[in-house]
Amino acid sequence: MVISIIHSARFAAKPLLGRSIMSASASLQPKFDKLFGKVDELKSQFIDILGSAVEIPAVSGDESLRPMVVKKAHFLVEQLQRLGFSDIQLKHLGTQPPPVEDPNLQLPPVVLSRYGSDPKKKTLLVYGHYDVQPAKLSDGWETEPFKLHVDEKKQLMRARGATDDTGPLLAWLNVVQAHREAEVELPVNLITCFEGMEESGSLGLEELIAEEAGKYFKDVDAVCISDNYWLGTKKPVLTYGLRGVNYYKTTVEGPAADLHSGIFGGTVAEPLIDLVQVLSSLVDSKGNILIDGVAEMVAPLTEKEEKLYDNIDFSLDDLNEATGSKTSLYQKPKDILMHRWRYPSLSLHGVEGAFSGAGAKTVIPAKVNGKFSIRTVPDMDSKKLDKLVIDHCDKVFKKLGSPNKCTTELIHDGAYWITDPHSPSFTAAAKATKLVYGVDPDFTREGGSIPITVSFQQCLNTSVILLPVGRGDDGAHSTNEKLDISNYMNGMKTMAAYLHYYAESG
Ligand SMILES: NCC(=O)N[C@@H](Cc1c[nH]cn1)C(=O)O
Ligand SMILES: [Zn+2]
Ligand SMILES: [Zn+2]
Repeated sequence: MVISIIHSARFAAKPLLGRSIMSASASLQPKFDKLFGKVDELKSQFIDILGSAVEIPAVSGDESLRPMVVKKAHFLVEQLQRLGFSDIQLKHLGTQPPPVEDPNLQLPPVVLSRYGSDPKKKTLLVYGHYDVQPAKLSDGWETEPFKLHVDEKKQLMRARGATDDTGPLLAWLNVVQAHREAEVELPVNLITCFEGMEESGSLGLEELIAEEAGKYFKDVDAVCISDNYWLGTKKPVLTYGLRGVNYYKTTVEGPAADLHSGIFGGTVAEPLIDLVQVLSSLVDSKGNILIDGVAEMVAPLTEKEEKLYDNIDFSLDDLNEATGSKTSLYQKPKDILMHRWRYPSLSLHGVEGAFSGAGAKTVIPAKVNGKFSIRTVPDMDSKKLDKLVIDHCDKVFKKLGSPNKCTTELIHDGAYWITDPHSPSFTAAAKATKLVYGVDPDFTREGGSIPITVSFQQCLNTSVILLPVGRGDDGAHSTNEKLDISNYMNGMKTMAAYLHYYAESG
């Protein structure tokens, strides 16, 4: 079912506030003066709107919170209506495919909308995701994760979703608000595509993009995604590559119910003991993936590619600062970056069904699910990787000679992506970054994944750029996720300038 809402309310004009930007091209400078002044003027409103958004615990990976994900989609619809977007549609994607607890679980809707449809203007699609990773105060957060905490001293905003990706998503809407209130015409037609399943594999979105390629997305000239981060804490970057991700679940089950370890310990085959053996056979403590055939799929490093790592502003200290530790497996910045960007990695995420609370419960869990993922890189084939992983787990388990049952399955996957950073969109974003931050951005790849990036590029036959807002130490997916207020504000100014430079480009 598709809900369509059309709204055309306009804001009253407010007094203009300008500041001089000497390096902007002559015709754009007055517009940037007005826009940047307006962004500064609306600062507290922009912080408040982020506060309202992060209060909705839109955790896509938690089935019980699916109504909250849907609530956040409706929150966005209200914001889009408030800002005068048109053709607002909630696209429903149907039932979530297995593995899933509730076979009738509905996927959260994709929020589509337009701002302007002038055939003389270029059309830019901005993508963001409104779902978030799970977060609990007891994980080690200093403040409630679903309540925005503004730290005046550190000038940052802490909450789940602050940087990934609620803050950057709202920044696009704020940019439209700034244009409206500064009475500066938006130089491009804007289309929004906001999804609620990014943190869970973007299920259903690829099909929607393919379906809408010749319809809602017909006129899209370029796609811009603000869902990644600077490498460090000081220098802005533009990103032209991502790793992919294949996420797996290995289930070991045996006894019909959890057992008392005093009564049954030593007499039954314990699922968790088997699972630990299987998981520990996947990767060693140096990060080497131990699955036969994986290393052979990785594209060899060329001299040309190696040179790209030479001038990136990144140090071991940046990594240590971001992790709050000295646990790096590599000392040279180049090795760190290569293992983040161009080599695969395998991470163990957790065990569902195992005892993990406080105290000393003496249980033998009856059924446990080990969760792990592999970040994929050129030229790894996702399906071939699945077979290697599943065969490996089956082989290791068989060797244990256990009477338990072990199955490994893919939960979701998303492709890696790499593009040429010389499109007009990258040039416009580089100019905008230089204007706002006064430095040329570094061109980077990213170790994380945004599964839908490749689908946009292929289905819409357009260039895609990643224009990050937050910093490398924002703690995305971690405890105490934050977004520096300066990044939020300068991020909006960069987005605004990017729209104007992109509109002017050939
Ligand atoms: N900001 C992008 C991001 O965090 N992407 C996720 C995507 C994902 C895939 N499976 C679970 N999450 C990432 O982990 O890279
Ligand atoms: Zn994200
Ligand atoms: Zn994320």
